[in-house]
Amino acid sequence: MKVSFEGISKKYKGKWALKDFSSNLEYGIYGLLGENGAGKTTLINIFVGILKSDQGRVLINGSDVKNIGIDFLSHIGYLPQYPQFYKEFTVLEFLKYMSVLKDIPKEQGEKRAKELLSMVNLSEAKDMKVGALSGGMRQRVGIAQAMLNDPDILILDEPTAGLDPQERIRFRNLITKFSKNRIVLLATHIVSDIEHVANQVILLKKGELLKQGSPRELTDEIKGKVWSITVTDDSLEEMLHLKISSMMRDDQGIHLRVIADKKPADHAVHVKPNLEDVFLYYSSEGEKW
Ligand SMILES: Nc1ncnc2c1ncn2[C@@H]1O[C@H](COP(=O)(O)OP(=O)(O)OP(=O)(O)O)[C@@H](O)[C@H]1O
Repeated sequence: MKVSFEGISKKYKGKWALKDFSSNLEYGIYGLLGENGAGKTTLINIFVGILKSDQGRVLINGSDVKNIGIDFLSHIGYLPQYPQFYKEFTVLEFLKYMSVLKDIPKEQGEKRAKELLSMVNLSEAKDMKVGALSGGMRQRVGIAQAMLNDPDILILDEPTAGLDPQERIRFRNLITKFSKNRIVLLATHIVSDIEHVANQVILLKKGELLKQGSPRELTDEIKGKVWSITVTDDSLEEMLHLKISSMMRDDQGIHLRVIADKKPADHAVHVKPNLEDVFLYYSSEGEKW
């Protein structure tokens, strides 16, 4: 399975939401990372056919999705950023209903719905009305419905919104298992959602592809640019002009994690970059993000 985005562009009222975006996706988890307004949802909406691009095309195994037609939908699972639910349905009824819409045979749909409810830790809520669920529970119903048809390509727009830390971990494990021989495209601005699971990270900035690579490749690119500095309360003020990715106080002083091309202070020492540093490094380059 191969998905190719070829020169996708989209403008809203004269402003680029996506500009000449090209990328290839093969098997694995792809983290689509960008700050608010970077164009993640626009790209996904073009991919799933909700939105038309002004230019460019999306190919699956070399065929333009426009020519694949309805069959395309049987290959994809999709969780929108703001999923809408039928609130009067119970959780199980909703999933069964979605199975019918996805043309899944009745018995198979029910079996799969129950399996997925167990995977997203909602078996006990199966008879609850969707309208009575918490935000995080509803999000998990959305994740389950996206996986009902066992899609080759799973597209998730901000899937962890509202999930508590335990459910985030469960979710990451779920998609890692699911991603074998499939493509998972996961849009987020939360770095920790993808740092340990994404095979590839696609960094989007103001509608343009900034970088694509494995988390290791991206962190290697900023090796030597992340520093640790320990300061006192009195000297903190003079460090605040720096790009600080974290700050922690203990009885030794205040430990700053700083992103800088050059050594920011005499006593600064290198630390190993992580993906959040990468995100901040590019966002910190003023004009670049
Ligand atoms: N219907 C619309 N009309 C006008 N501008 C739009 C519309 N939809 C999106 N935009 C603009 O396009 C750009 C990209 O938006 P998009 O929603 O794709 O970003 P995003 O990366 O998904 O952001 P977020 O993380 O906040 O969801 C933004 O500048 C946004 O304001």
